[in-house]
Amino acid sequence: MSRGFLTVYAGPMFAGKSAYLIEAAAHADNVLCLAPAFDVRSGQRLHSRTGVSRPARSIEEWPQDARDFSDIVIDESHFLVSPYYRGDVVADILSARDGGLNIVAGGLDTDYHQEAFPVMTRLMAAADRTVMLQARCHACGAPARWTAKKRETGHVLETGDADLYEARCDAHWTLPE
Ligand SMILES: Nc1ncnc2c1ncn2[C@@H]1O[C@H](COP(=O)(O)OP(=O)(O)O)[C@@H](O)[C@H]1O
Ligand SMILES: Cc1cn([C@H]2C[C@H](O)[C@@H](COP(=O)(O)O)O2)c(=O)[nH]c1=O
Repeated sequence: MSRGFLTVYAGPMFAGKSAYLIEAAAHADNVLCLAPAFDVRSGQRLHSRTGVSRPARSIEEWPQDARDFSDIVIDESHFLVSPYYRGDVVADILSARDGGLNIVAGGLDTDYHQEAFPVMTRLMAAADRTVMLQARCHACGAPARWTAKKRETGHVLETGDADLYEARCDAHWTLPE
């Protein structure tokens, strides 16, 4: 069996990562979509703010039946870390790719402190193709590569939408008050 292909979509919130993942899933023949169990809001679906969505399996570990599929699409990969994920998802993904699966993974490259999510850094380094996306700054509309948090809650991993987070450009990114 030939090696598969790993594509990573990374960037801040609101950048269109989920939209690209759902489009990739729509073009695959035999696809399994995965979403971290940590994100209980997702309700076993991949969701994009563009309005499109797709059923997904909620996971806390690599699926045992992954080899029954030709393609795997994973959203919110930055959530796939201990204690919310058992094992090393990067190793699991690379092993699956070496076994012939095509994998498309999305996630935030950085948190609201502008610090890297290590799992995404490792995935991007190992990817056959990395697509860095940008949003529009909620303050000025310029290209935005950062996510800002509106108020400090003390949690680096915390689900939320525009109620808690905004996309921000270099000039308008700030730490929460
Ligand atoms: N600040 C913003 N910048 C860009 N798109 C935005 C913004 N706020 C809302 N959107 C909408 O969100 C869509 C992308 O949403 P989504 O696929 O959920 O992105 P991501 O998965 O990267 O968070 C855009 O196509 C646009 O319709
Ligand atoms: C910046 C940042 C975000 N999160 C959370 C918030 C959302 O639930 C997801 C990102 O979703 P999206 O599809 O990319 O819009 O991640 C977080 O936990 N920590 C952060 O620093």
